[in-house]
Amino acid sequence: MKVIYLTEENKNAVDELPPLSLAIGYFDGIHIGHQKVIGTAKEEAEKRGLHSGVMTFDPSPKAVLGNPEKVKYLTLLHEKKQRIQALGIDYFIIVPFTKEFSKLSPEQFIEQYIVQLNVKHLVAGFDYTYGRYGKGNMNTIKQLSENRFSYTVIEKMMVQNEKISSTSIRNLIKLGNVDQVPAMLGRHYTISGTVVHGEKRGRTIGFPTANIDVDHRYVLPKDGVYAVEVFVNGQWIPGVCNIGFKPTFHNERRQRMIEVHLLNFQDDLYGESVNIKWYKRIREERKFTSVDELSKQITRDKKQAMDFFNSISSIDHR
Ligand SMILES: Cc1cc2nc3c(=O)[nH]c(=O)nc-3n(C[C@H](O)[C@H](O)[C@H](O)COP(=O)(O)O)c2cc1C
Ligand SMILES: Nc1ncnc2c1ncn2[C@@H]1O[C@H](COP(=O)(O)OP(=O)(O)OP(=O)(O)O)[C@@H](O)[C@H]1O
Repeated sequence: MKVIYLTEENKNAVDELPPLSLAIGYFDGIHIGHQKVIGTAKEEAEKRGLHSGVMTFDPSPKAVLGNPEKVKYLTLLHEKKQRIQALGIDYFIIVPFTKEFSKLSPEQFIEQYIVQLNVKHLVAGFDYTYGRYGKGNMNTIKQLSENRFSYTVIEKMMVQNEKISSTSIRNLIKLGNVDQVPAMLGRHYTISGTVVHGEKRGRTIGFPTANIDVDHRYVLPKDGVYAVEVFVNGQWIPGVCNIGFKPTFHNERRQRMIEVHLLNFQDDLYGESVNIKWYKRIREERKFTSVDELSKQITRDKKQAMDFFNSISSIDHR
């Protein structure tokens, strides 16, 4: 897959782009709805003898037009790229999203970013909007295309009467309902991070934990205890995870930590890059009156996680 970061400088130099069937959108998460939009662009490319492409924006329009600190993501740009590549797309075009860019009229956007980039077929969802104030939509595309390109509008994909959307998936995660995510995302929510040194208390209370530092831009599950899997040394290992502030040990909220106690695993993991896959919420994080009470509870958490993993006969590792 060819990746093109479309800066102002190189924009005019991309006239070597072949005729494209292009899917367009922000595509955070590459959920089931996004997969339909991107898959259709690929199918249309094959039918029409075109190359397939996906156009996205970076940073996110919400971060540029709103408060960037408040915007959280399901996938960072490099993960989005990997997932789009895995869908067999030929060209991944990243348009830098700036305040200036957001002021283009729908006509200017179509002219400069669709027609001039040699797009011959455009694919977007029923609710896709473009141009200043999002004034351009898929109803006005016919008139703006002036027969210079054809297009497909993907109808609304729903799960249990709700539109599949990145926002809904982020909300499920924030509520801790990580087990409901696969119905919309098409896989369990997974984030990547690095194992860092903790306060070294874990081993003294009988449960060594890997403290995992993750990018602050990820949306994180609500504080609490979860059944997770961690990808380490080429395999997925089941574990039980606490995300939160460890109120049993700290009075003030210092820093939110993600800690995983891996089931049946002893190796030293410091410095390792790992992925965490969120399966199921077990309970809220609590302040215990003694370390002994906490240890007893972690023993029960561990049992619950083990039972959970034993109950799912074949774990789907997508
Ligand atoms: C499965 C699990 C559940 C946990 N639940 C809580 C909890 O409810 N409250 C709490 O204060 N700490 C909880 N912890 C965090 C422990 O306090 C923590 O692992 C221990 O203090 C070690 O921290 P360290 O690795 O930073 O030294 C939990 C840890 C694990 C692995
Ligand atoms: N459920 C869906 N059904 C059909 N098309 C969709 C669906 N969700 C997104 N799309 C389309 O996929 C492309 C990318 O959309 P976008 O990134 O805005 O997704 P979204 O999930 O709706 O995001 P958000 O929740 O942030 O609004 C757009 O063309 C959009 O119309």
